[in-house]
Amino acid sequence: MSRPKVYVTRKINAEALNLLKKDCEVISWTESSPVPREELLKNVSDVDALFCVITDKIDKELLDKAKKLKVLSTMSVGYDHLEIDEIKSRNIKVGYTPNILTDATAELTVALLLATSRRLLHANHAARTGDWTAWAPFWMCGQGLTGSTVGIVGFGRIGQEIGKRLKPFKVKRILYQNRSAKDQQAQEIGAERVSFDELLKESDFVIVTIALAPETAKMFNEDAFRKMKPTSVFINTSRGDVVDQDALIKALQNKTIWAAGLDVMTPEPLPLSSPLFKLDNCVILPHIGSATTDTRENMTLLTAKNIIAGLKNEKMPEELVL
Ligand SMILES: O=C(O)C(=O)CO
Repeated sequence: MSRPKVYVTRKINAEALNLLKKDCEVISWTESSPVPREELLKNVSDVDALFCVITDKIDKELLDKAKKLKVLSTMSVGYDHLEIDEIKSRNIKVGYTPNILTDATAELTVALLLATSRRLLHANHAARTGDWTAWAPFWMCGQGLTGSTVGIVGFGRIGQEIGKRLKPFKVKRILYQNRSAKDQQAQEIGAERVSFDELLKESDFVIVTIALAPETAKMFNEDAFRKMKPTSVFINTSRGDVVDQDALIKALQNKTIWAAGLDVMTPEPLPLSSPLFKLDNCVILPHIGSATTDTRENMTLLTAKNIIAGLKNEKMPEELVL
């Protein structure tokens, strides 16, 4: 009997590739750069399963070509690059990688918050370029966490882990906004559920971990930034499209808010001509939330295991059920 065919859209580690090869015929894009769209469309026509990443748009055009596709497995927890309705209408099973990247992403969010609030990159640049002339009482001062109010928008696994990590920094209050109440988890962390408006008004640090969906797109707009404190720090490690980026640029230029730390933006990579790169009060990272070697290895392995189980009609380790 012929082995099922899998297309892998990126160069991945040998361990995950070999796992797939035990049961499947594997064809892979061999570069770390994204597979060109035309190449992807050409390759999906006869595959049973697809191993994809967040930069591969899985839409109607692709699905119409992938007539034999039974299993789709994304190496990500986010799935806004997948047209879920089109996928479900074709009865294609979907795997994803929640949980295993929670710690790495929470850790990076805290690192980005501290880098932004204590101006680490700006200060490092000053030290390297001769702007550091002498110690001065109010030079390079930032915003501290001690006694502050932290607001977390999206209190899922990642939001909760960020809350736990920030508690030892002696924050006074942790507020959260979430579609549903997370009473038990909130109690453990000492977090309070508040409205979006209250969170914006009260927080010294606003941290975004909410998933991108039609109802969350551009939820951080001019109105939202106007409600925030002029001393507030805005941190986004979810998806760039939850922010109206032009409104954020204005808020940073006009000092409506104090600073922003972004691991995600629109588009990615952010063009070098973006005004965000010209702002001293904005720290930009190239979408590295889950980027620890262990985490990324675990993500490729889980993506492969989802495919194997899905093709065998066994329970997938992490099926995306919507
Ligand atoms: O998993 C995701 O959704 C990412 O953004 C990359 O880890």
